[in-house]
Amino acid sequence: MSSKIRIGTRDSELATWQAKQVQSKLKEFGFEAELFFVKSEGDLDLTTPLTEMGGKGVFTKALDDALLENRIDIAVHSFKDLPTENPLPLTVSAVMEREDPRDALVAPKGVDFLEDESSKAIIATSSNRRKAQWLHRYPNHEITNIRGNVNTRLRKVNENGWNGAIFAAAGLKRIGLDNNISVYLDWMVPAPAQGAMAVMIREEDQKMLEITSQLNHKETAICTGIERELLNEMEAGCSAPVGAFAEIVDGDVHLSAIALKIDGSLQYDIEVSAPVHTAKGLGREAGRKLLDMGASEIVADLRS
Ligand SMILES: NCc1[nH]cc(CCC(=O)O)c1CC(=O)O
Repeated sequence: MSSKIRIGTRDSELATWQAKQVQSKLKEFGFEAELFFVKSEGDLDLTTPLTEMGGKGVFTKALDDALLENRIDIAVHSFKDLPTENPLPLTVSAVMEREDPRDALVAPKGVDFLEDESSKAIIATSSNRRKAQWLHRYPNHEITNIRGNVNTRLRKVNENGWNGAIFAAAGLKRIGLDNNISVYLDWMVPAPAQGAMAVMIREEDQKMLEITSQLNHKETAICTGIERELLNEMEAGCSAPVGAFAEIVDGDVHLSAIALKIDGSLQYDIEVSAPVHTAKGLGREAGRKLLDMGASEIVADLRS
């Protein structure tokens, strides 16, 4: 390569960290890259709840456009923010090794309220998946919306007097803010592909395909692929109250998934496994089963 590879990223601290991670991995393989910052609709409008913004692709469109218009060669995304259907001539050429997939609670005033059955705590999140799972476990609590990047949300939870806010542990860890975590929510099923980063390129760009496929982390790609299959099978977008997490243990893929009514009053869950070499389709199968169990009504509810 004569010129530097152009990496496009959103300009939040987390997105920048992630893009730099790709930049330094590329360097290990002998390729120089530079960062280009692209603003997205999701970043500019911080007042509209995400669930009302047309959901799909609010964070990805600006980077998609930059790729399609050949202003950048690579876009780095949090994989969980990418819609499972992509009609554009763009493709994910690598999935980077997954960081901690868990959700975590930041509770500035402490976590004693979690023990008190009758507490009317206020928890901030704008994720339907987090809201539904939280209310299922803590029906007395109230959920309030919170928008903004990780730094903004941390500031808001410290200023607003809420009992807590829910974050992806990965996001906080990456930018060195995980000291704010009060408790890891091991019981909560994460979003499909949470904690993983995706490298996106133009489909026809053979050169970038060759270069970036070296960054692919096979186990992460397999697991997140299965989680996203499930989301796709359920025809649920990233704003759906659906969680899925797959991991490989001793050669087997284990998938846990959950679908809930947004108010937490109803929950369907499933656990399935298969040997890694036959695991393709496991997510689809589990998604289908969840729909058959009754989750189809929840998803249909959301689409109408
Ligand atoms: N929806 C925003 C978003 N997209 C990716 C992350 C964190 C990093 C990750 O999950 O990979 C976050 C923040 C959060 O959920 O708290």
